[in-house]
Amino acid sequence: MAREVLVIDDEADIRDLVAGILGDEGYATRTAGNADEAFAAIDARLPSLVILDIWLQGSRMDGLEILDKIKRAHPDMPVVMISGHGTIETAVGAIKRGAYDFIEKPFKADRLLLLVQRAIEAAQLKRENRALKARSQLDDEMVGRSSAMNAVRAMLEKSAPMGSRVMIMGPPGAGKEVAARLLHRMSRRAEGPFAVINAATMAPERMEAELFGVEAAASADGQARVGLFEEAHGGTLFLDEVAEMPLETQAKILRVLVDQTFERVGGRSRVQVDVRVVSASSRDLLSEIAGGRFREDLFHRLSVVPIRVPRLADRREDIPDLCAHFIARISQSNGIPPRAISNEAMAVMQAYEWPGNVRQLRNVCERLLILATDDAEEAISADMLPAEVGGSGPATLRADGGEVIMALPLREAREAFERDYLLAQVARFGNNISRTAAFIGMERSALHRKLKSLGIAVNDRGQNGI
Ligand SMILES: Nc1ncnc2c1ncn2[C@@H]1O[C@H](COP(=O)(O)OP(=O)(O)OP(=O)(O)O)[C@@H](O)[C@H]1O
Repeated sequence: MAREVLVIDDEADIRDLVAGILGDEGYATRTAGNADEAFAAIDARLPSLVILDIWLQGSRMDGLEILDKIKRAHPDMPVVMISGHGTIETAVGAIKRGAYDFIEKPFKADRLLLLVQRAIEAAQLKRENRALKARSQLDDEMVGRSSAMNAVRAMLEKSAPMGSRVMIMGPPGAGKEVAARLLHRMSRRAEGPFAVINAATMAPERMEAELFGVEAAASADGQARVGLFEEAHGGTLFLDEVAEMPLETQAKILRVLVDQTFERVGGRSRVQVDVRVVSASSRDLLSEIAGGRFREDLFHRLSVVPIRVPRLADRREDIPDLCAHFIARISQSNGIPPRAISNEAMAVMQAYEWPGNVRQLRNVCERLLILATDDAEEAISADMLPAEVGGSGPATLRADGGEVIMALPLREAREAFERDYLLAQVARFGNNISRTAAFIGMERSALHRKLKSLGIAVNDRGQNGI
């Protein structure tokens, strides 16, 4: 979150002094002189931290009462108390009631800055910890050096610093969220939060509360809830499977994008935020628009920069790197020894279609590593692969495909075999004829002739020496 501090003190001198010290260090600040001003400021937008005086003259609530109310509505908000003479005991009591720490008047600027920095860091760590737990399945690295993935990376690099809205399209499990996280990390908002909402897994009736938050008065348990738009202030909000959003929610999101403000559920005042919205969809949004299920105006707002993450079957050259990456991660986090994958097993994996894309590959790696009980020194062989992967090769290459071959005369059987074999090899090397030729032991030009004679058309990616 952008580091913003709310200073609540009845003395204007102290407010200005604290705000000045923090402002010099690059913090944004707002000030309030009493309880009403304080809550109005918190309602307008949640700050990163509150500095709160214990004695507040002329306020309908004192510092401790304000602390209690803040902590009830926003348990994670760090609050630093300011105590004067004779209020140290009260300040210690405030810590028991949830304050982060206190600072005694008169205070030194250094101590104030240190406390503020630590309190914000601690709150951020808490948030990150929770987010980490929630997504232990995800990792942030975007692996893959195929030309298709290099093109995706180049687009992300180019658009990251611009702050423009990006729409990431691609089939399920292809790595759209990984791409969105990389975009955030490369952007100027990298220090800010990355909030995610997945419209496919969320009940439509909960969507608005989740996105915009709920005022205490409108929530079932009387507690205000901060929405993701507010949580993502100063950072990025990732709208995953955006096509699944109900049309009413789409209309509300459009309004936020137009005026950068919104209303919480049950609220009347508008909350102002600075959020970069990145969205993703595995559906074809143009046909969703044609079918009246997705707003065209929202599409144009969200898709300023469209980026397509290709399916794994279109970048099979990435499979060895991805496997090595997953095996290293999975063995590390489960405390099991890593294993190599034999050439033969890798060839089968590279010939497979991977309908579940990278997510499915990751699951297969996990299964291979956890279920393989044999000698860890031994490479994973093709017969250890799950049936759906191992049994999917070209029919003529499978043991059970033998019957088809056996019904053919030798010349046709050989052709059928050659076609299947070469199709699988060419796909495996990402349509790179030079690398395919080197692997199968043929001259490049001879392989070209062979493919032509078998009627296989290949868009050779290796012609430019790639
Ligand atoms: N290029 C990659 N490098 C490393 N891991 C990846 C890559 N692409 C995807 N993954 C991993 O595969 C899994 C699925 O990726 P991710 O959630 O980004 O896909 P998605 O396209 O957003 O899926 P969905 O459409 O289902 O939301 C995650 O565990 C992710 O870490």
